[in-house]
Amino acid sequence: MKTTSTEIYILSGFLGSGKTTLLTRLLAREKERGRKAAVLMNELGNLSVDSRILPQDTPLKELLNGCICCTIQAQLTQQLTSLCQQYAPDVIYIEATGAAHPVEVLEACVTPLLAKQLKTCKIVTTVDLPRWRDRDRLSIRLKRLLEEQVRFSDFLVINKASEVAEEEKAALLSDLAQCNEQAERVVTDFARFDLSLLYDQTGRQISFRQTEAHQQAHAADHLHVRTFAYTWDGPIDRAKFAEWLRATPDTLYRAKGYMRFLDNPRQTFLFQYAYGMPIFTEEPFPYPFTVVFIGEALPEAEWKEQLAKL
Ligand SMILES: Nc1nc2c(ncn2[C@@H]2O[C@H](COP(=O)(O)OP(=O)(O)OP(=O)(O)O)[C@@H](O)[C@H]2O)c(=O)[nH]1
Repeated sequence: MKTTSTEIYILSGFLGSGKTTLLTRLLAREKERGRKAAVLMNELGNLSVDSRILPQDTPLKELLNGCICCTIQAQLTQQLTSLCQQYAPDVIYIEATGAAHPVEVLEACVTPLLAKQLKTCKIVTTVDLPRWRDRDRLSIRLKRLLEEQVRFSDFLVINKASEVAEEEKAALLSDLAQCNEQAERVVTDFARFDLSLLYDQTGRQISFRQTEAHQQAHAADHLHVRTFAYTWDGPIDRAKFAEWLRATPDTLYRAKGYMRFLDNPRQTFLFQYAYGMPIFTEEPFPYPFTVVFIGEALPEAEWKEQLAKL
């Protein structure tokens, strides 16, 4: 195993808050700096959309179909160790699912197997500012998770800032500062900020707040976030889908996947949906038309029937 040190950055933040957007920028910067970066991704559901968005040459390990929690912490540690052994990276970015507690991820990094070679381990949290404003609409458990993702962060990327009215912003920012006075904070859109700020700060030593971390690790236990995937055989009606999406409840937190529409049947689209905002981007690869839905108490059977009729 490599003897020089590796930095770890845990990208935490609620579903759809901008972790992958930030990660893409960070990887581009690492390339410029000539550092070797590796990525460990954990997605809810068995379809990894985010990993396809990353540069092809990035050493990558994925943990699909589960949230980082007690049951897969051991796998995460194993994947981290194996990334270090195989690639000896200067830096590892861990993108946790938006339903993960950052401390649980941190715990998985605090392993004797890696202790000697880890230089720093920092939690970077992306905050979806409109979602933060409206967090009372979430279930109690998810609201608490959102607050703990902020509270346990070393660096807060306050994202989607333009989506919030200027007059509301000051109060929200002060709210965030109160929730975590120590973290560095940047206010931005699409994670466009001076990335050197992230590395300039002294990172958390690996044992930092470990005891506290341990006590908090189960705070997000028994979240009811569930996921299901739906695959269409072919193109569907765009307007009907938009209408269907508009009628979905607030408890659909996130959806992503690939789709085609009858009005342009040869073009595959990457579909992203976070907090009421659908985004479609043209996708050059004809991936299967599968979309993953993530939320609480989603009526899976009923929705599958409706989706089949679009
Ligand atoms: N309007 C707006 N959209 C954004 C911003 N940042 C990211 N997005 C969009 O929000 C969606 C979710 O962004 P991602 O970066 O995939 O979020 P994520 O946190 O990785 O999502 P999960 O991994 O599913 O939890 C994408 O469609 C992004 O393009 C922003 O600052 N403003």
